[in-house]
Amino acid sequence: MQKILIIYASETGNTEEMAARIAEGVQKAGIKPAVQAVDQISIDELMKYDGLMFGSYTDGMGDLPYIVEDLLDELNGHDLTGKAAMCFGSGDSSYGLFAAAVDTIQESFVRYGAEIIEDAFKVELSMTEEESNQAMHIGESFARKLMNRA
Ligand SMILES: Cc1cc2nc3c(=O)[nH]c(=O)nc-3n(C[C@H](O)[C@H](O)[C@H](O)COP(=O)(O)O)c2cc1C
Repeated sequence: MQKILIIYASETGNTEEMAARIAEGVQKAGIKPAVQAVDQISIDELMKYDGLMFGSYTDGMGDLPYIVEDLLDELNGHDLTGKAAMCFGSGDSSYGLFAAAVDTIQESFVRYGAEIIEDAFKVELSMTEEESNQAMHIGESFARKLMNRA
């Protein structure tokens, strides 16, 4: 059975909600995902999963939250070849670089060897009802693609 980890960094809950909805979709496909805040996960633990779904809000001026930056620095040097990934997050377009952290995380995952099997998913602040349904579909689709790969 393929193992999926949904990791998220969320200050005010928007990205956490996305993670929860994506998790529902994964579960619908028949896989029970692990859902963890970024500060609750070690690299050794993360490396045990086949599918990584990484969510983050964007901080500063299009920046990664420090806690995500630390995790990605720690991941540097680990080979993610063979792992499937997708990235998501909430942002606020009034800041200019809308949800740029999502792109930065995805670039890092690609650099470390992971395969992006689902497009990045960004929302403005909290999900609309439509986006909430989309999040669930993304979780389900990711899990099905991962199972078909095995
Ligand atoms: C100090 C600060 C800087 C921010 N910078 C950006 C930014 O550059 N780009 C962006 O899209 N959102 C930016 N945001 C907005 C957050 O990413 C947004 O509020 C998001 O919904 C928070 O997600 P969360 O509820 O998961 O913490 C910033 C927020 C704060 C407080």
